Amino acid sequence: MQAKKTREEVEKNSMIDTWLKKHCLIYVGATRHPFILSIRDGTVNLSSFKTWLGQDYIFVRAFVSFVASVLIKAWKESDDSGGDMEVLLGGMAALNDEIQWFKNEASKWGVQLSDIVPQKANKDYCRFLESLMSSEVKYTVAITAFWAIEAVYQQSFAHCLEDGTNTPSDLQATCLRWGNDGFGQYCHSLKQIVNRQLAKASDDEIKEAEVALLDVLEHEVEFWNMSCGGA
Ligand SMILES: Cc1ncc(CNC=O)c(N)n1
Repeated sequence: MQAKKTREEVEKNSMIDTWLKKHCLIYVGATRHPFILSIRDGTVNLSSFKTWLGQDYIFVRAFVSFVASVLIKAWKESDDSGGDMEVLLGGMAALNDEIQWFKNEASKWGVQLSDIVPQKANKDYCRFLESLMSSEVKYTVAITAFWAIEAVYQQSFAHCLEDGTNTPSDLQATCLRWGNDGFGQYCHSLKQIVNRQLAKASDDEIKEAEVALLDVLEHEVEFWNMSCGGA
């Protein structure tokens, strides 16, 4: 017979879900932002969309470096029973496509990527990513942030693809990039890795991971706010 799990083990098993309930307001703020809702109801301002596109291209280039640093931590710190490296490598391969997609999309919308100057919210977010790249930061903390960054986009853009929405047809492809089922599956795999890591983490690491999750959610809200500003 399987040994009964202690209460502590049960809680750690679904740590992410516990945190999302606890921080529900900021999570909803990040995944149901007015910018996303405006795409969903078709009232999106095209200049806001172009601002988002140019700024996100810059962000994604920093994000690739961050993912590389998470991969290094996985190799050094995880026992990799869950195939973490394959999941992360799949994420990097998708980012390779994504960078090309941003270039194509930018030329379609007449956005000159070489002219884009990163705005404050973007610079702050990239600086936060850089802080997580330090070898001092544990794999558990970095992978928690990584999952949250991907999950916010997955949840946001999938919301624009639900039945009965009014998403403009020329923005469907953008929503599908992060809202498709494959990306949802990938986020689910990341979440399982995070929950597994948290289940064996020290109390200090767990606290740091929770703070990293909150930091990501705040940066995501600021990033959407910046796009809405439409500069
Ligand atoms: C600001 C931000 N957050 C999350 C993502 C999604 N990850 C990779 O594309 C993104 N592109 N931009």
